[in-house]
Amino acid sequence: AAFDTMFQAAAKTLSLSRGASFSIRRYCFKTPAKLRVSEAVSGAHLGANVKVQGWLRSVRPQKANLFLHVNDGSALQSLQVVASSELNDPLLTLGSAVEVTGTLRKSPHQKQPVELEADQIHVVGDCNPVDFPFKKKERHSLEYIRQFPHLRCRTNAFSSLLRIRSEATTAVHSYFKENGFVQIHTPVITSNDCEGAGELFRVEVSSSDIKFFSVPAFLTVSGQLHLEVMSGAFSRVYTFGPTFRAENSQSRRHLAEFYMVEAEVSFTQSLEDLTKVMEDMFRSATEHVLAHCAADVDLFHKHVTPGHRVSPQGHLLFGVTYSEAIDILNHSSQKFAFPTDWGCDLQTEHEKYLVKHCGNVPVFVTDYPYDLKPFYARDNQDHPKHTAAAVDLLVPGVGELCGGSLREERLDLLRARLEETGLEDTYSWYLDLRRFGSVPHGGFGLGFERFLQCILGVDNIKDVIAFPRFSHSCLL
Ligand SMILES: NC(=O)C[C@H](N)C(=O)O
Repeated sequence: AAFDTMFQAAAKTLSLSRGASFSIRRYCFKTPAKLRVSEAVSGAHLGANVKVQGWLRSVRPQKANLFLHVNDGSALQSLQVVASSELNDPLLTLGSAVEVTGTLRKSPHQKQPVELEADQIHVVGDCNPVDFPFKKKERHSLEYIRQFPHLRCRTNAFSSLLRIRSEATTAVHSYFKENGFVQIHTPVITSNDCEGAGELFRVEVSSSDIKFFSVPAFLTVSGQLHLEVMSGAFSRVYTFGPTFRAENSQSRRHLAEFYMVEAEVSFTQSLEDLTKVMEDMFRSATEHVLAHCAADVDLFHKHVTPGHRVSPQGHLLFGVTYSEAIDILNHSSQKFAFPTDWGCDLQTEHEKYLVKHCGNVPVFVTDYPYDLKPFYARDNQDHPKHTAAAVDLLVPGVGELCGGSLREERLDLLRARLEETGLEDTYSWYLDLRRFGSVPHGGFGLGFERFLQCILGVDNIKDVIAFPRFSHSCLL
């Protein structure tokens, strides 16, 4: 209290004399340092008097002692708390929020070398164990915890997944930063539909008679066209944000709202310039995640039966042209539900077969029929099989992970194609890009959730996103 009075007085004087605001920091002797669980378990604070806050992952009374595990999401590990049974409280149950003060000590247990010897345990928020959907010592399946989108982050498996996802986000940004890309925030609301990229959600004001934008507006299905604008000034750009497709599908691979990583590169010489970026990014992000999240990845794999996990090491990415792919399909003994004639779009069953055929590794399929691709895809001008410089990256277990193309940079060819489809007026601004300093360029989009599915071997896309949105489901 005496110190306090002194500080108050000093602060007052200083702020008056300097005319500046002054904040007082109270120094109290013996105030325990507040630590995150990750710091506490690191071993760097042995002997320190600390305070840790979190949620109980286990409660185990044993003879004269009480053992608790506190987790605050900062790490996979929980901090073991050892207390005398006098500190036990009926409100200390699985899931309750607590604040524990005590001293960090070396623990005799190899598995958790640090434990907190508690002086005080305060229940911040109790948790009724009867209603709480997760039970002691039970390993709940991903399907089970999916029913509780507001609570599943409290489980080991899903909190690991979300930490991995967060690190994978960092990995993607790091890759682009290290390779000289500028990040662009492409708009979420847009008037373009990126021609055939997917079914659109329309944006309207809820009092329906107001036409807010005067033109039809949609949630973005792809930031590609906006990135193309920017690649004409920055050469290498990317965007990484929410993307929306109104696919009426409940499949394991589709979401109505997903995150897409899109990049656009100027001054390309061939499709290989693009596949190189796709491959580099894929490898670098995968390596980064496996290096930084090893413990979380291991834990997560106790909960999924890794089907087709992709490891970045020693993998050759296979490359086949669309025409070669069609040959492979036509020579297979497997019966497909969809046709495999040249000119047909590749369906999931075809993609899966191709990946298997190439030895269960990621496969690039290039040079698709020109007529299958949107107006912006670059014409290979090859005859008689007319193809476009477009590419898909197919991966084990997931199928299409990434799609891209060289863009038609030649004004006359692009204009002719837009005229054919009656889109010349809509895309007059896009034609301008070819009139004012046009350069060969190309880009791609990678589905971030599919990337996570692929590197973690997760079967259902709903298990790699915090709040999945899909047809007939928009919980929370
Ligand atoms: N940026 C891209 O190339 C992605 C492409 N527009 C797609 O939606 O698949």
